[in-house]
Amino acid sequence: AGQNTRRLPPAPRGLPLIGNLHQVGALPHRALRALAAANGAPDLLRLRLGQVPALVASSPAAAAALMREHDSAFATRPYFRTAEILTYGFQDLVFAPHGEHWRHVRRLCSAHVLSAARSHGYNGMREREVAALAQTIRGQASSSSSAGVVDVSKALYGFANGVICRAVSGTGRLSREEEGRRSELFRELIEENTALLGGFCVGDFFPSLAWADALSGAGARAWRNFKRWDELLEKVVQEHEARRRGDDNDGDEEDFVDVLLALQAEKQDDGFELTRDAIKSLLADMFAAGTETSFIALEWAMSELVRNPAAMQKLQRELRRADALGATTTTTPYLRAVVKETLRLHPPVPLLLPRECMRDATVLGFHVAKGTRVFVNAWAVGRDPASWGAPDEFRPERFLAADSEVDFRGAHFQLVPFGAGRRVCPGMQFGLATVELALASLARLFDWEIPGGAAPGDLDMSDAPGLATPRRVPLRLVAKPFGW
Ligand code: HEM
Repeated sequence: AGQNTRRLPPAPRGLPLIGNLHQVGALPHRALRALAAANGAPDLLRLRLGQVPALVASSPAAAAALMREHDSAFATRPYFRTAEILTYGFQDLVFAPHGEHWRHVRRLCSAHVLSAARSHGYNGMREREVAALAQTIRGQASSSSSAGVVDVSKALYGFANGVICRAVSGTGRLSREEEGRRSELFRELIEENTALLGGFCVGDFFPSLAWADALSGAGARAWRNFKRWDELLEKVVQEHEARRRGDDNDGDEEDFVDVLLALQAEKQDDGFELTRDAIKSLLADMFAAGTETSFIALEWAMSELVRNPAAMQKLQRELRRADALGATTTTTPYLRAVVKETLRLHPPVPLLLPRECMRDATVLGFHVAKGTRVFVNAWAVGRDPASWGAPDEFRPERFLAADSEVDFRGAHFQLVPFGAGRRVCPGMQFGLATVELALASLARLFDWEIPGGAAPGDLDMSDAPGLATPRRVPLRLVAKPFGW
């Protein structure tokens, strides 16, 4: 068949020049689901974002087609200008002849680092951070200036950031004070990264107008932030090198930097050299990918539990009973179900990370051209009415039913908060362990209420705009220590 007879996915009519950009809105996951429904495109919707052809998958079938059947054709990421600067230019290599090779190595490295993380467990570190979180909450709950109201969002962000800082760069030999300063700096840099990556960059949608970003200052801002990252990461790597040389690292948990330096010391049989920039780029990745996501999952889990007191009480009973029996396990069936249900309703990265079509493909009978930017609407998929009963309701019990084996490890495409296939999140286990441990402590150690005696159903549940979607308004709750 010729070019003209190929069947293309349905597409809404766009405007000259900008195409459908104006229809994506501040909350793209919501706008895109509505747009798909309005255009008779339950599976695949075609868009034009400025000069960039795009495709949106909104159903489990479409998610499976892209991330299982055609995974290898959709395994690359599009080029973003700010991302290139923030990743030490390594994004650029994707387009160079050895791009495929570098991507492979990058995946191997993240897999290596994170599987080391799994075997080392990091549970001691996590438990210390959770204890600090509980301490923060107790302090705020008993402070008269806050009238017992705790800024839960802030406390959870600090916790998630602390866990990643410890896992990436270890506790080292820094004083508690220095450590606090460093965490604060990391936090500032991550926030700036998120703003830059989530922000609108003209050149990302109008490649021929990339010069406009130089005028708007986005490029310069990214460079400034990159330099600060580089300084900090360089210092962290140097500290680790000194420690490796000095042989005085007994008793320290191995962190991501140690794993990468060990990997660098091994001769790679494929001749690839893990350069210093590559190490720093991988570390920056871990920070960017690991902090926000775990924080957002925790924030929504607490929100849903407070909004659904029966679920909270069930969880508390289960955890407190296990605690009273002296159980040492860190997770329980209902806790796991609560986390799954939270990620179904509130995938922290609702459109996953964009992919790019590497070669022409026929997906669900539709032609998709090479170069198309692809979004999987995990948020719409998780609320698909054909797959889920009462799709908008928080019902962790649905995962406890004997016939429900649905899981998010990449085999059930109605639940894809971590993506699937070659690009699945390598930090899934790490993130889940962090979220479960913190949630278990918060539910076990405290009883929670909405300030001012508001009804649970009145809790504002709107999400903030951006690539990742935390709550729009911070979660502020009254915390009462249990059993005190
Ligand atoms: C609840 C927590 C988390 C969620 C919901 C989450 C979600 C995601 C998603 C949706 C993607 C894109 C997948 C795709 O395009 O198909 C991703 C990629 C990634 N995540 Fe996570 N993530 C979480 C925690 C973490 C943690 C803790 C780390 C590291 C410490 C991490 C490291 C990464 C990396 C390195 C990638 C890029 C993989 C690639 O491009 O090949 N994530 N994550």
